[in-house]
Amino acid sequence: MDPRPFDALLLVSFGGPEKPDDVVPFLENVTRGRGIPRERLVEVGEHYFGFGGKSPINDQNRALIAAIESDFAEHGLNLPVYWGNRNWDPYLRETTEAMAADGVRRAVCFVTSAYSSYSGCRQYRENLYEAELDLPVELAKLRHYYNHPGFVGPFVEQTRDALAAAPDGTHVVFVTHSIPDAMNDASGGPGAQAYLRQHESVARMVAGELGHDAWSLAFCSRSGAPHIPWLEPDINDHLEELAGRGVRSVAVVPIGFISDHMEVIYDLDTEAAQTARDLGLEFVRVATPGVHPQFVTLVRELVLERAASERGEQPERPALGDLGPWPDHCPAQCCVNARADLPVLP
Ligand SMILES: CC1=C(CCC(=O)O)c2cc3nc(cc4[nH]c(cc5[nH]c(cc1n2)c(C)c5CCC(=O)O)c(CCC(=O)O)c4C)C(CCC(=O)O)=C3C
Ligand SMILES: [Fe+2]
Repeated sequence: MDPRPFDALLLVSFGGPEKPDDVVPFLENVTRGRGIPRERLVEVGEHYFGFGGKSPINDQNRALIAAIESDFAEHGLNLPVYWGNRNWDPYLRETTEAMAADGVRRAVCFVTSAYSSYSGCRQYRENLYEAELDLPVELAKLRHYYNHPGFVGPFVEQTRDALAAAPDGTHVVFVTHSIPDAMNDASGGPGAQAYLRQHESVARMVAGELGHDAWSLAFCSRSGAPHIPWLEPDINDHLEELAGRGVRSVAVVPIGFISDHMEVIYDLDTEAAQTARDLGLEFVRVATPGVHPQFVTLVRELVLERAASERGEQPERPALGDLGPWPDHCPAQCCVNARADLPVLP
């Protein structure tokens, strides 16, 4: 259990409002310079107000940190855990300042986003670059883990359980966050479409592991201007199409999310579930990894893998499916958006 050269783990996440007064300033933080139509912001604000003005994401991160701390303690891994967000308190920069004051010099970063995209990867690398600027703390971002056994395993287990309780002929719909087509094209490098390929790979792995042939991939949470193409089909349109084909029951597997974010509890559990009811479809939503022991173990394994790698050793790099392990450092043009000139953490 040698974490050297690291002396801390930093959990990096999106952040979310804690109370009604936080909702609008939070949305302003998220959408600063991102060209989201006002109507969409009002609509998304309503989703948060509908849940008491509180996002579930912060409590989920607190629970994950508590589980990681117990797991580290149980395994004799002596590494303090810090937490910083892109869009809400505790803000990343305030956390790295506190880390510097505590004497932390080299921290490994676990980002709560498993796949490659500007939103889930490069934007965090921009944030991490700013977070360490002019501080004596060096940050290292862990590789993407969408194909790590500790991420795929919980989905396999929970989908198996859901199908065991569901009627014969249940169709499995894997779901992730929609992103603009252009963002998908750029993910992993120009034209690489890593975001889509990675999700297809995970969906194939889970379905293959269960020997379940009736499955598809759909998308939720589209925003942006209507004339800009985003990944489709939308989950609601897709449910309608499935019902039209005679499907009577669906199991929705949110492979794009590590925990039950607002996108899951609103866009899937509220909106898509209602669509399914309207269509007479039986609907079950499969759990996200959350604090599943396999997922908590993944964090420890990735930390130790990267530490070994930084020490010049050749650690094993577990990766399921056919895409192989993502490298410790993204390729140069990985996930660029319109602002390719912004500096990023290597
Ligand atoms: C790929 C992806 C992930 C997964 C990777 C990751 O986990 O990071 C993710 C996560 C999240 N997104 C979240 C919330 C929001 N995302 C928005 C907007 C957008 N997301 C996008 C993509 C993604 N988003 C995109 C392309 C936009 C359009 C604007 C832009 O190009 O940047 C908006 C603005 C309103 C709207 O447009 O919907 C909100 C409020 C929350 C918090 C949820 C909670 O509170 O539980 C989380 C975890
Ligand atoms: Fe988002």
